[in-house]
Amino acid sequence: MIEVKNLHRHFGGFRAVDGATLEIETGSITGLVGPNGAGKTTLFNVVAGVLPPTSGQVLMAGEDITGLPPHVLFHKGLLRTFQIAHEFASMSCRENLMMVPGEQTGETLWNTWFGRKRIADEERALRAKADEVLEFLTIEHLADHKAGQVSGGQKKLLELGRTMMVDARIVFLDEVGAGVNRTLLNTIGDAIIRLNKERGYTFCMIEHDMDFIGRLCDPVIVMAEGKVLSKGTIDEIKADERVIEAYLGTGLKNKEAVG
Ligand SMILES: Nc1ncnc2c1ncn2[C@@H]1O[C@H](COP(=O)(O)OP(=O)(O)OP(=O)(O)O)[C@@H](O)[C@H]1O
Repeated sequence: MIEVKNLHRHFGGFRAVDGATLEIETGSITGLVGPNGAGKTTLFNVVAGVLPPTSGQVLMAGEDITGLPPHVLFHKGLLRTFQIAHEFASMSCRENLMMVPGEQTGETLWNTWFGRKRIADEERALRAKADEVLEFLTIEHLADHKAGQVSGGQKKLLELGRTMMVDARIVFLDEVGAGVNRTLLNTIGDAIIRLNKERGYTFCMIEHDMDFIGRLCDPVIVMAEGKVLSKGTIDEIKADERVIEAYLGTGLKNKEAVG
């Protein structure tokens, strides 16, 4: 379980995260929603070690992980997906997966000279693992395509795939559904559900698409103005007056009206 306790992250005098307290249960797919500027991404960045907090605490299975850098959290199994970096765009999808840092022998000069056979074995295993991940995500046909040339939705799948190359326990997803067509969105949703059910991944995901959230997430946490406003099932939060009020003008009420 991840526990966020009275977390603050200020930018100058501005309180982007202003005393947020929440829990992400192990084994859940927890949704994080809220109007624009509510502080969701900032909270993610603090939990994932990308930004230091102003104050407050983050615990993982009872261990204080506040402010630990991303690579340390990575080895504890806490990951957030990142867009495929520009410099990896010209590598193939398979190579992008194989690049995810692990305990590769080939990384030191000593091993380069003296462990050729071991490196070859590891490379084969890594390649097999990457192919297995591509197959799981139903994009095995893209193995040799350049990562920079696949569609936006396929890139999102690849980002998800990178978390499968290591032993992820909890994965933070920031708007995996943004700008993705319905068919691919369903594929991404299926992959998330299968990773959760079959491989025990815990997810916490920021998402604006309420249908997508409703299909995947329980519970859903609502943030507004840097704080947690409400938590419940999708139906509970949709019926919560405080949530409707926070979204007024752009949010749930309008979405319900049109959709
Ligand atoms: N580095 C920064 N410096 C100054 N202000 C920032 C910085 N990062 C975020 N903010 C401000 O903090 C507030 C919260 O932003 P954040 O991106 O966390 O919200 P969000 O809930 O993820 O919004 P959205 O749904 O629009 O992505 C915003 O008003 C934003 O302008």
